[in-house]
Amino acid sequence: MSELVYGVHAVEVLLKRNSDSVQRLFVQRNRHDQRAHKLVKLAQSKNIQVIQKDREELDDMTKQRHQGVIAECSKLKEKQFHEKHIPDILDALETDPLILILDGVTDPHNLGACLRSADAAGVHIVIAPKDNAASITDVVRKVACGAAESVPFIPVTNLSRTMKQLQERNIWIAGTAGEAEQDIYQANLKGGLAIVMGAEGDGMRRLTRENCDFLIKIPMAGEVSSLNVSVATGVTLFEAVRQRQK
Ligand SMILES: C[S@@+](CC[C@H](N)C(=O)[O-])C[C@H]1O[C@@H](n2cnc3c(N)ncnc32)[C@H](O)[C@@H]1O
Repeated sequence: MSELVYGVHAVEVLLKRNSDSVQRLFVQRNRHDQRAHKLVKLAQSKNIQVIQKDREELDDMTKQRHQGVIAECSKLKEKQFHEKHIPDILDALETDPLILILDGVTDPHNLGACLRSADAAGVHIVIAPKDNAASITDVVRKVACGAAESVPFIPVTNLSRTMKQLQERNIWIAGTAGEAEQDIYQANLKGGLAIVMGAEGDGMRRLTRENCDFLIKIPMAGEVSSLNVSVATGVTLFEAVRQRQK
């Protein structure tokens, strides 16, 4: 069964990093801007069929904002990863692992935004529970702007077990919670690290929280008690990146 990836940026990343999965590229007829032209050239260089369609025909293919480009693909990269691949991915790394764990993020826009930030921060794996959490959909791909294809996203059946397996590999697990005592600027976020983000409503589940090695918070100066999970993900990841560069 084929799937659609749409939007200029998401399609460009797909063509660059995962072109084997692209079967056809649909572009809006009479779209003469540079970026669309670049995508057509890129697709043609990889022998991917390019089909011109009217705007209305593209609108019929997806209700999402496609920006005049839709790629039809099979077998996207995130589908190739399974939890049994986690050790192989970690073994292949030449730097300390940086992992993002999303404990029950359910909103596809939040998942897409977390993946986008994870890609930008150089996260090696994003892990999420298989059940009661958002998975990769067309909306997630669009919001992630290509990161759904670039960062391995691995749903796991038993998150506690996976966390223990990471700890056995000397990866520290930092849970995030607004009421943590230590803030992200005081905490040591260097070395092998997995950062856990909680669900939109309830935060981390009790067992997940208990399995963390330590908890960290982003200091909040105003009246609001918490940040959106994708914003908190970006802030925390980039503090870890900053510390690792020192
Ligand atoms: C909207 S918040 C959940 C709020 C929830 N009522 C709670 O008590 O955790 C979703 C997630 O974003 C992260 N988050 C939001 N604000 C944060 C903060 N100030 N410090 C650390 N993490 C935060 C945490 O991972 C949290 O579980």
